[in-house]
Amino acid sequence: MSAPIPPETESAALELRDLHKSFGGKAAVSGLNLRVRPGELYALLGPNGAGKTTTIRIVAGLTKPDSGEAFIYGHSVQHAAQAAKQVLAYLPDDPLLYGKLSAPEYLEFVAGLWGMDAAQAAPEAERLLKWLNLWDHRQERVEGFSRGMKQKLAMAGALIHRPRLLLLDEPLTGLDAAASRQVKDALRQYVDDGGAVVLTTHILEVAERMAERIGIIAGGTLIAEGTPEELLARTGTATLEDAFLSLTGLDAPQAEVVAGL
Ligand SMILES: Nc1ncnc2c1ncn2[C@@H]1O[C@H](COP(=O)(O)OP(=O)(O)OP(=O)(O)O)[C@@H](O)[C@H]1O
Repeated sequence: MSAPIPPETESAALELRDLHKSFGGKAAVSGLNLRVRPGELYALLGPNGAGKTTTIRIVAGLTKPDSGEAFIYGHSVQHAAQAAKQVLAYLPDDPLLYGKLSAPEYLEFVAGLWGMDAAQAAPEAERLLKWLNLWDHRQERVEGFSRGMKQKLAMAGALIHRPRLLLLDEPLTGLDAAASRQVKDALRQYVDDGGAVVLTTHILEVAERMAERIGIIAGGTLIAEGTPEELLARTGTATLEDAFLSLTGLDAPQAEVVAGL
C-alpha cells in the first residue's frame, strides 16, 4: 500500500534523444532514442556489452554523453540536472548500504541527503519498511541482512523522496524466489501508482511477465521495441527467448549465456 505518485503534466517519464557515447573510440551507445510513459515498466534487454548500463548511467547523470540528450519528465539531465535528479531514483546492481546502521537509520540518512528532515522521513520510512516486510527487522543492523533484505532496503532508500522515475540495473540478481516476488510486487505497485520504471535484466521471464514494453538494445542502438506480444508477432516466434535470439542474431548457445538461462 504505497501512496500515489503525484501526477505530472509531461507526457514522457523518460525520453532519450539520439544519445551517443564512446569509450576509447569504441561506441557503447550509438544513436539511442526511446520514450517511457508514466505508469509504465520498461525493460531494456540486450547481450553483454550492448550498452544498457551506459544508458542507465547517462540517465542517472553519472556518465556524460558525447552528444544527444536525456529528459526526465521534461527536465534535461544534461542542462537541468538538479530538476531531473529530484524526480529520479537510480538503484545500481551493487547498492552502497551502511552496515552499522539499522534500516530506519539508513533511510533517515538517505532522506537527509534529499533535504528531508527526520520528522518528514520517519513516517515515510515506516511506510516503506512495512510495505517491503522489513519493519520487523527495524532494530537490527543492516550488516546482518540477507542479500534480498539489503536489496529491498536499497529500494526503500531509492523511493524515500518519492521519485517518479525509478532506474534499476539488474534488480533481481541473486534474490531467492520470495525476495524476488516481493521486489516484483513492489515495482508493480509503484507503476500502478503512476511511477515509471526502467530496468535492465538478463532474465527474459522477468521482462516478459512484468514489462509493459521491452526494448532490445544491441551495439548501443534500439533494434526492436514493443509489448512482449508485439515482439513475438514481429519475429513469428512462440517465446521471448526465441524472439530475442532472432532479433539479436545470436546463435542459441551464445544467447543462452547472454540471457542467463
Ligand atoms: N567506463 C568504461 N570504460 C571503457 N569502456 C566501457 C566503460 N563502460 C562501458 N564500457 C564499454 O561499453 C560497452 C557497453 O557496456 P555496458 O556496460 O553499457 O553494456 P551492458 O549492456 O550493460 O552489458 P552487461 O549486460 O554485460 O552488463 C562495452 O563494450 C563496455 O566494455
